[in-house]
Amino acid sequence: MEVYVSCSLTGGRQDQPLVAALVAHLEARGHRVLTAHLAHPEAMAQDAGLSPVAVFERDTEWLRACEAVVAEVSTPSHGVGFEVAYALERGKPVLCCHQAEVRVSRMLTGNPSPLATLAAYRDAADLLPQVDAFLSAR
Ligand SMILES: O=c1[nH]c(=O)n([C@H]2C[C@H](O)[C@@H](COP(=O)(O)O)O2)cc1CO
Repeated sequence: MEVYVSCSLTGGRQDQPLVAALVAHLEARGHRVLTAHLAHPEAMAQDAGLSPVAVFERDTEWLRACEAVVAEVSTPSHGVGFEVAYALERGKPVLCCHQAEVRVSRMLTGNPSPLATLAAYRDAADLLPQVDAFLSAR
């Protein structure tokens, strides 16, 4: 599947090791991750040469092209919240993953859309089977 992985950049990159494990896992299972660059610790620096409009146009094109979104939502992020809403409005299934102990916005936990799924996890070993189950159900 073509998968759009979404994660916080501007507000903090503490989830980057988990995102790297997620992207590696998805690619090993034969999925194409459109946002694979987000796995890199220097993802923001890599995009620094692009204008804000270019980032917006590239990412919204990928969101329209993808078959599913896997969003890491433990760290609050304007961009991730926007991407989740943009994808849901276009009929894409979205999995919002968060560390079990963090508090997540009620604008995500309260979303009644049948396309929106939440996954609480302890670590990558706990999360990855949940991601596999989410994608296989599509
Ligand atoms: O340079 C960037 N490149 C980029 O692709 N994004 C996208 C991908 C991420 O899923 C999301 C992160 O948004 P934010 O920077 O507000 O945390 O936005 C965000 C930025 C910086 O805002």
